[in-house]
Amino acid sequence: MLWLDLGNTRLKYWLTDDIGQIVAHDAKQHLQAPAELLMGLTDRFERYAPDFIGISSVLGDDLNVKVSETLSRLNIPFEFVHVDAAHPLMKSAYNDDQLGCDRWLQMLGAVDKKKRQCVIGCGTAVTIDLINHAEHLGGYIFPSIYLQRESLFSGTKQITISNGTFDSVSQGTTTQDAVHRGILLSIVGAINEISHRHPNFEVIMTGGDAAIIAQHVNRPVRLRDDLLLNGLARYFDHSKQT
Ligand SMILES: Nc1ncnc2c1ncn2[C@@H]1O[C@H](COP(=O)(O)OP(=O)(O)O)[C@@H](O)[C@H]1O
Ligand SMILES: CC(C)(COP(=O)(O)O)[C@@H](O)C(=O)NCCC(=O)O
Ligand SMILES: [K+]
Repeated sequence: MLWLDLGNTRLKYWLTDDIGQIVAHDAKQHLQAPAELLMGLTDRFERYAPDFIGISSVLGDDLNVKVSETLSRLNIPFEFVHVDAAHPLMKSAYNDDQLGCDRWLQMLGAVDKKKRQCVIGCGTAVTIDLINHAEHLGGYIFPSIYLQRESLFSGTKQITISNGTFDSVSQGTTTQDAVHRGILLSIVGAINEISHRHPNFEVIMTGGDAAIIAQHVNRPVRLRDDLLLNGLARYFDHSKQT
C-alpha cells in the first residue's frame, strides 16, 4: 500500500508491505506544486508496485485534481479520504464539510474508546483536537512557527529577521530571540493551557514540528509521527470490512 499525506507545506508518503510494516517513507516540501513533485516520484512508486494508494489532502480541489491526473498515469487504484462525522470509529461534533482531512485522520489514528485524548498536529498550522471516549468535541487552529514569523515580518517595519531557531521559551534580549521565543511561547502556552484545562486527557503530538514544540510543553506528551498513516490504514481497513 502507498499512503500519501498532502499537507500545506510538505508531501509525506509511506509505503507499507502486506502486513502493514513501513518499507519506505519520506517528507518533501512541495512548494505548492504537489502534482509536479509526485511526477518525480512516479518511477519510484512504480518500482514499489503498491496495489492501492490512500490519500489525505488538505490542498483543495484544484490541486487534488492535478494530483489525481498524475496518479492516474500509474494505473494503480487510488482514493482520497473524505471526512465522515458519523464514522463508527469516532463520532464528531465538528462540521464534516469543513474539518480538515488530516485532523480527522490523525484523530482516527489515535482514537480509543477508553480514553480522553488531546491530539495536536504541528504542521503549517497547529491544530488541537479534543476527543472524549471516541467522541470528537471540536478543536482549535492557529498559525505555526513559520507562518507566525512571516506575519511579523510582513506586518511590521522593524522586524526583518528571516532565520533563527525555535529552541527556547526564555525571554529574549535581541529582536531575533524575542521573536523566536515569543512565537514558540505562544504555541507552547496554548498547548499548556488546553492540557491544564483538560488534566485527564492524554496529549498526543504529531507533525513536522512536534518534536521541537513537545520539549517545552509542561505535561507528559506522546510523540507519534505515524498518526496520520495509522488513520489512513484504519480508514481503508474499516471500509473494506463493511
Ligand atoms: N518556511 C519554512 N522553512 C523551513 N521549514 C519549514 C517552513 N515551513 C514549514 N517548514 C517545516 O515543514 C514542516 C511542516 O510540517 P508538516 O507536518 O509536514 O506540515 P504540513 O502537514 O502542514 O505540510 C515542519 O517540519 C516545518 O519545520
Ligand atoms: C487546519 C489545516 C490547515 C492544517 O493543515 P496542515 O497544517 O496539516 O497543512 C487543515 O486541517 C485544514 O485545511 N483544515 C480545514 C479547516 C478546518 O479544519 O476547520
Ligand atoms: K499535517
